[in-house]
Amino acid sequence: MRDFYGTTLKNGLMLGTAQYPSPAIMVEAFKRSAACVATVSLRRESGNDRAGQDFWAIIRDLGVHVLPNTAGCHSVKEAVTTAHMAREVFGTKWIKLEVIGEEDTLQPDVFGLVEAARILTDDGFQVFPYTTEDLVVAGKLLDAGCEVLMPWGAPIGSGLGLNNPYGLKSMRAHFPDVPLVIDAGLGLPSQAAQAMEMGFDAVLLNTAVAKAGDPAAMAEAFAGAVHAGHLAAAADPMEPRDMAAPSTPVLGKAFLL
Ligand SMILES: CC(=O)[C@@H](O)[C@H](O)COP(=O)(O)O
Repeated sequence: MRDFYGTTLKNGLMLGTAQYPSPAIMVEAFKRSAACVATVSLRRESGNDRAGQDFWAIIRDLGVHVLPNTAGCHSVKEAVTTAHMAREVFGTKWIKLEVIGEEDTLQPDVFGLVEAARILTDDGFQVFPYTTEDLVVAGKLLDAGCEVLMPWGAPIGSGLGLNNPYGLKSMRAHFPDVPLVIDAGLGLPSQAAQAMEMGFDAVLLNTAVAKAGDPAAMAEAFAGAVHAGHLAAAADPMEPRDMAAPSTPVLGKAFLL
């Protein structure tokens, strides 16, 4: 597994913590999947009341790396303020940076994203930016100090999978040494396997697990798919070809004369 700001993760599955039918089911999903990163939104979970405090205690007890996020932030200011709160609450420099630019697609505002990333990295944060597959934006995020990139698979909550495999493959090829995480839009384990087969280092998802009929079973299914995709990528997959090629050797075959 690749290093994420100096931390080597034991697998490539990162799970969100929102929308589960109950906290107990969320905990079970983490257990059965052995996901090693939990992303948590400070804006959705209020820390001022008892329920918020209890929720954060549950997250801490998961025993996984906590990746606070700025989900729901629409401006640089909001995102930066939320990141500071997150650092205080969770005592981590990690922040999944979301600056949402458009309501229908929840597409990132990439201009605000780069600006916020620069402010936060200058301030000692280790930023995981939720971005698109745009290579120019990716380069600017790296220039701003990001050492990890999180391109979207598809719009958040859509479950559409990898909308632009060509663009994502280009991104992988363009930045071979940068840890890349597919973030958002996955609906099925096969899509997570596809991402890992393409050489991505991890996937982050929430809705597909939390909204499944059996979230814990779905989390386990995603874990299996991530593992299979990772193994496949490391096993140097064959190149697809246009023409048939017999897979059964003809040498030694009996011929009738
Ligand atoms: C939880 C979180 O951080 C989301 O913003 C994330 O991008 C997951 O998206 P899905 O819910 O589509 O998996």
